[in-house]
Amino acid sequence: RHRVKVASLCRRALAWTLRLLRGRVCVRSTHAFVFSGCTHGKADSVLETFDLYADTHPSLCISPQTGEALDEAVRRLRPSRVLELGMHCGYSSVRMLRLLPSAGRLVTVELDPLTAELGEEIILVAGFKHSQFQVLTSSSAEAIPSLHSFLQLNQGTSEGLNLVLMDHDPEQYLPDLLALEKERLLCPSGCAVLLIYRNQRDGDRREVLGHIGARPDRYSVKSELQCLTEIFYQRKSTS
Ligand SMILES: C[S@@+](CC[C@H](N)C(=O)[O-])C[C@H]1O[C@@H](n2cnc3c(N)ncnc32)[C@H](O)[C@@H]1O
Repeated sequence: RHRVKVASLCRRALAWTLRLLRGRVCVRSTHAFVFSGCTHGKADSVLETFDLYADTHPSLCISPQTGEALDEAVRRLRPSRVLELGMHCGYSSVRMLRLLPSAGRLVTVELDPLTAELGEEIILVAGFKHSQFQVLTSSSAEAIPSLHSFLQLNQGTSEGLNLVLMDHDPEQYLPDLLALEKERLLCPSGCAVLLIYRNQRDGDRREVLGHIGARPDRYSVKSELQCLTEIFYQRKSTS
């Protein structure tokens, strides 16, 4: 048992050293590695290849552990309309798409045009079709007011987003949550908002939790893991 533990520690130290030596996150290199290393059409193979890449290179994708917590939420919620803010190379998009019900649809937003283009290609490589997802190349602040048309939602109806994943810029989480609420994009009968926190300032998380705490009629905190906070939104009256 001792030998297994030491071997695992050595592997982690090696991966950490390689990541340090290789420097900054490179979208082109992530895309090339996944595109050429995965089995096309197989979402799980795409995810495994991303994980393999992240073992030895700097990566912005969520970790496999956070991915499992995300899987659990998607399985539990079975959302039909999902919004992702911060697509990057498509890892978390593929993770969610593979678990959506057949009528489920994902809109994912990415600020950087090259990243959006390469990430979209990876989602297609994983076997998903444009009828299942849409990539919007813009900032979250610009994308949110346009979402009604992309999600084919009618203002004032009981429809809306069932799941929102925010993994873009923690300083934007609160303004974007307020904008989603103002635009009445969150499903009034219930919407989970998942917030990814890496090692950023704790102030961003406190700011969101402060807002949630002041609105117990609409929001509750479902769980707070190290990297993932799950908030639940529900609007009792339609006023
Ligand atoms: C941490 S990465 C997302 C990782 C992704 N969720 C995954 O696990 O594969 C953050 C991404 O958000 C994008 N981004 C940053 N600020 C943004 C904003 N205001 N609106 C939209 N995208 C943004 C960045 O370009 C980057 O690709």
